[in-house]
Formats: sequence, C-alpha cells, structure tokens
Amino acid sequence: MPEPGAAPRRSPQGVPYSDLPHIVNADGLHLFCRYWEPTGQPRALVFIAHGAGEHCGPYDEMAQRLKELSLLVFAHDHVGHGQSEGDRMNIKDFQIYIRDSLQHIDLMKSRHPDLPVFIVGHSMGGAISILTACERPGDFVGVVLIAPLVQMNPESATPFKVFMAKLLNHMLPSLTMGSIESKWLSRDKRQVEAYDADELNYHGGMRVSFGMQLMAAVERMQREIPSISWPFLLLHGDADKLCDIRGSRMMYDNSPSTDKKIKIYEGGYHALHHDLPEVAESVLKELTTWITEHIPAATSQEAQ
Ligand SMILES: O=C(c1ccc2nc(C3CCCCC3)oc2c1)N1CC(N2CCN(c3ncccn3)CC2)C1
Repeated sequence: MPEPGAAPRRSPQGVPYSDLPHIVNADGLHLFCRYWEPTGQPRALVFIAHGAGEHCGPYDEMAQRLKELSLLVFAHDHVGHGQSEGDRMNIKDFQIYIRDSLQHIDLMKSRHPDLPVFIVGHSMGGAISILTACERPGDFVGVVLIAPLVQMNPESATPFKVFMAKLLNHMLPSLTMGSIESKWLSRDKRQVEAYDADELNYHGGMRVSFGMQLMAAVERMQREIPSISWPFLLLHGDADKLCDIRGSRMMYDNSPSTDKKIKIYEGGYHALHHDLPEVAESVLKELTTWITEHIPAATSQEAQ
C-alpha cells in the first residue's frame, strides 16, 4: 500500500495507476495490463508478449479474435514500454521480461487453475515467449511465434559489429545504434503510418546496452533450442529485414519437439500481423486455428 499522503504513482503518460489495470513487478515497477475476457467460461488462457519499442495495444484485433473463441487473453506493457514504468526501451537484464511474464501468467493461472495456457509472441516478444516456455517446459500447451527474434542477421550483426558493440557497451552503453525504418517492417502503408504515429511506441534509436541484452537473449536461445520439446507454431516472412527468417528455420530444424509447424510468408515483412491485409488475415486464421486445435479435449468438454 502507498504511504499515506504519498502522491499516486502515475504512468509515463501521467495517468494514476489506481485508474489503470496493472501489476507491480518484483522491482516495484507498475506494468500496465490489458485483458480480453470472454462472456462465458473461458477454454484457455493466452498471454501475448509484445516486441521491443511497441506495446500491447496493437494486439487488440488478435486478442478480440481469440476472445470470440472463448479464450481469455491477457498482456502487459513490458518494463520501459508503453504505459508501464521504467527507462524507455532499456533493461539491465533480459531476464526481467521473462520474470515479469511468469508473474503475470502465474497470477492468471491462480485465478483459472484448470485452464491450459498458451503464449503468443512477436519479435523480441518471441524471444521472451521462447525463454519463458523454456523456464517452465511443462506449463504451456503451445507457443505461437510471429517473426521471433531467434538469431541475429549475419549480414547486419557481423563478427566485427558484434565485437564493436561489446566494446562500446563497456565504454558508451547509452550510445544509440541506428534504427530500422518502419517502411521496411510492413508493406501496408496505413499500418506503417499508424505505427509511426503511435506515441506509445518508442521511436528513438536502440541503445547499445539494449542491443547487447537482445544479443545475450539470442545466445541463450541457441543453447536452449536443442531441448525444446513443447508444441510451437512459427510464422515468418521471408523478406523480414529485422529478425532473420533463418532463426525460425534453425529453431524448427533443431528442436526435438514432435508437434511443431512453420509457415513461411513469401515476400512477408517483419510485422506479419500488420502486413498486407491478406497476410494479416492469414496470420490471424493460422494462429486461432492452431491454438483451438491445441486446446486439450477435456477442457473444451468442461466448458460445454
Ligand atoms: O522486438 C522488436 C525488435 C526491434 C528491434 C530489433 N533489433 C534487433 C537486433 C538488434 C541487434 C542485435 C540482434 C537483434 O532485434 C529487434 C527486435 N520489434 C520491432 C517491433 N515491431 C513491432 C511491430 N511493427 C510494426 N507494426 C506495424 C507497422 C509497422 N511495423 C514492426 C516493429 C517489435
């Protein structure tokens, strides 16, 4: 409870957290939450992990589609993103994203102890999803990954550039690296304009220290992939200029999971779920169908 007479904690946009759905993470930071609750008995829980520089608001259409299938969807803005507290798009340890995700997932599981749990993640949110599922391999009935950050693009992250990034991280960790132009992230101009106009997105350059955390997460995933046995669906565009599709192919080829699917979108850019309308619709159909097919039969009978 806040100290008597203390000023209310407010979001970066100045809204008191007492007026916003939120959780307080282990470091005492307030994380803005969104919930999409079906009218009847939910059949499953779905946690959505957004990517770097964005927030969970743009996943509303996806969440609505899942809610219409009687799934209870929930998400939060990661530390330093959107309406949550924390230094903008910066983190001292990537594990914080995973710890906070598990905190929110555990909270929702405590409220719905009999429901199966899925995770959906995009880009860095895909890396969060993978490492969260690796920490609790028996807890999730499925993981959906949309253009996940799994490995660095060898053309852009050359050994020399990685060496320089590690050197700079010791000397000038707050130095910003170049950021990719949003027009290369989606072929739909309206989506790009909405992304650029969204003031809850972070539009600054990526700090070297943050890039190092992403690289550390990539290295951790390389070690984890040979032990991944949980079910997953991979969706990736082969024209992705940010998160190389070779990472998804490598995960698909090298994980021992016996229930895995990869769908490649020819010409698809990074933000597949915000790409051309026919691609975005296909992504929504693919993931809603895959999730529905992976809900254990016993649960759906309970819901009847
Ligand atoms: O999670 C990410 C993201 C951002 C920048 C990244 N840089 C790397 C490299 C850096 C060097 C080391 C290796 C990793 O990985 C990144 C991931 N993103 C990009 C965000 N998406 C959100 C949705 N987007 C969107 N939405 C609508 C219209 C246009 N774009 C595209 C950008 C999420």
